[in-house]
This record gives sequence, structure tokens and C-alpha cells, in this order.
Amino acid sequence: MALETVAVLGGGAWGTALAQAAAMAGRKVTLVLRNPAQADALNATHVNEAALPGQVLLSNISASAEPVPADIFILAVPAQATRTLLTSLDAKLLTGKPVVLSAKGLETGTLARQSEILADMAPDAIGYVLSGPSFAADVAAGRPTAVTLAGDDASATSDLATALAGPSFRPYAADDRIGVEIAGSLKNVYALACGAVEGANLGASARSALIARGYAEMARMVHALGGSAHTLTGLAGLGDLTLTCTSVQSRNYQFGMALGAGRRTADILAGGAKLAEGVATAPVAAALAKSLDVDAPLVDAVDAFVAGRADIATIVAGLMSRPLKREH
Ligand SMILES: NC(=O)C1=CN([C@@H]2O[C@H](COP(=O)(O)OP(=O)(O)OC[C@H]3O[C@@H](n4cnc5c(N)ncnc54)[C@H](OP(=O)(O)O)[C@@H]3O)[C@@H](O)[C@H]2O)C=CC1
Ligand SMILES: O=C(CO)COP(=O)(O)O
Repeated sequence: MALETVAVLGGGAWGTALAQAAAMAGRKVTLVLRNPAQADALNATHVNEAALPGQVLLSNISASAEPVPADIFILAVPAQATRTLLTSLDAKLLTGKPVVLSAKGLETGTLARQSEILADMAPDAIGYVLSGPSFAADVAAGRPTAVTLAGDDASATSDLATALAGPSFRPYAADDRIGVEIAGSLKNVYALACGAVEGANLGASARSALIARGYAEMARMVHALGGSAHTLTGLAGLGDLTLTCTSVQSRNYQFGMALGAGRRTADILAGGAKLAEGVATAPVAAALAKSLDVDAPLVDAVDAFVAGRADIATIVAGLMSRPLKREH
């Protein structure tokens, strides 16, 4: 199958960075933005100023306000917008094509993973998920980055990884889409918690405890959904969990810091906060855990905290007074 041309649907920070990564890999890339004026400006300046200010994009990237045919599609809109985006597309465009899902979140209402949304909306597309420790600014600037790319067919996934790999962008092929998607979605929820720990001055020890117990919770969830907990030892699991839960560059971490400092979710959102996927995913993950009968006290705590149902002192007291148990 030809893997020469790439259409990236969604022109925010991540879509722009993935367009740059694909261009560095030698592909001919179209970045599809929904705003025609933004597409025109990008074609004129080779900068997507709204998404990655000042970052010059390679000349083999052009922008379009209309979807175009391509050998590879990459979807890079927020998790809650993926279904809307797919609704607006002619599904025939995606028939038989690799479609790389790069959003990290679970859908409100349906509890669906991104690949489940794709299967629902474009069943003839071939779904892959891409996730891992990768800030858009790093990828676009050509700083070394490694991610997981998971698909059902090992040989096709390796071919796709090869088509997207460049000198600074290294996708590792994998086969557990469930594990990769749950890891990418839940790490944002735990990053909110870790940011809150920093915002409330609860200490680095508490943050590391959250990371480790969050990892255990993720593993229970992945196992219950039929994925492999082993996936979590990789880039999409441990790699991204560590990055997002310890870095003030993370938007989820920043949002958590604001919450931990005493601000309310509605006020932070009203103040024009950047996208923090964990805010929408926390209640979905809590509902999913409940539906699977998985013990997920941290997801439940973040859900309650973000929704304003409990303050941080009450949440910490609740978590610390849970019955003692064996670690594994
Ligand atoms: N930024 C990062 O470092 C990384 C992000 N991700 C993930 O990528 C996803 C997107 O994040 P990111 O790009 O950073 O977010 P941004 O907020 O930077 O951009 C989101 C983009 O999606 C567009 N969009 C929203 N709804 C639609 C729609 N219905 N149709 C078409 N376009 C739409 C927006 O368009 P408009 O500007 O017109 O509103 C905007 O360009 C998230 O799930 C995130 O977790 C993953 C790894 C790294
Ligand atoms: O997913 C990311 C890095 O891997 C980006 O995290 P934030 O969305 O929290 O900035």
C-alpha cells in the first residue's frame, strides 16, 4: 500500500506537530484546518501562529480548509470532537486507509475510546492509535521523541511506523490499542491530580505515590477491558504518565495546579484555559471503571474534585484512610 501522502485533520498544537513529524519523515502533508483564514495564513507564512507560535513548518506541508484524499490520515482534534469531525467527513475518503487516532481521551456519554468512535463512524477505515510522551512543541522543533503506534496487523503497523519515522520522531509498533488508549486517556486524569498536589503544596512524595498508584489503577482498567497491562510498561504508559504527571509544561498538570491552588473548574475554563483532556475524561473514566467493577479510587477522587463535589483536604483524608491492603 502506498504511504506517501498524509492528511492531518485538526490544526491545533498536536495536529501541527504531527504534520511536521510526517514532513520530516519525507511525506507530502496536508494539514486540514477548519478555519480557511488560518489555512491561508499558514500557506503564506509556513507558521501556524495560533497553534505553535513562531514554529516554522517544512515546505512539504500545505494547509487546506477542506479534507483531501491521502494515503494516511491522522486525526488530531480533541477527544470530544472526533465524532463531530468524522460526521462531517465523507466516510468513503477513509475507506481502506490507515487512520491514526492521536487524541487522548474517552468520549462523554458513550464512554468510547477513540478507536471505538472510528469503528462506529467509519467502519471501513483501518484504525491505529498513536500515544506516548510527546509535547507538541518538542515534536515540531525536532527534539528527540518516541511514541507508541498500535494497530491490529503487525506488518502494516510496522510499515506505517516506518512511513512516519524521522530523525527525531521514533514510533514503536505495538498491537494493543486498548492498552495504549486507556493509558493515554487516564494519564491526563492523574496529571490533574499531580498538578493539584503541586498547587496545594502537598509535596513530591505524594505526587510519586499518585503516579505509582495511578499506574496500578490503569493496569486494572486495561486488564478489565481485555488489553494487556504489559503495554503500560512502554512509552504510552509509563513514558507518558511520567512526563505529564511531573511537567508544568503539561496543560493537564497546569489545570490541576490551578485547582490545587483553590480555583474552581468553571472559573478556570471561563478564563480561557488551554485544552486539558482530563477534565472531560475524569467523569467518563469513573463511569467506565464503575461499569467494569474496577476499583479506581484515584479516578473517582479526581472526578469529584474537578466537579467540585469535594475539596482537596477531604479527598486526601479519604484516600489516606482507605483500608490498608497488600500492594499487588
Ligand atoms: N499538544 C500536545 O502536546 C499533545 C496533544 N495530544 C492530544 O491531541 C489532541 C488535540 O490536542 P491539541 O492539538 O493540543 O489541542 P489544541 O487545543 O491545540 O487544538 C485543537 C484543535 O482541534 C480543532 N477542532 C476542535 N474541534 C474540531 C472539529 N469539530 N473539527 C475540526 N477541528 C476541530 C481546533 O480548531 P479551532 O482552532 O478552529 O478551534 C484546534 O485547532 C488532544 O486529545 C490531546 O490530548 C497528544 C499529544 C501531545
Ligand atoms: O499528551 C501530552 C504529552 O504526551 C500533552 O499533555 P497535555 O495535554 O497535558 O499538555
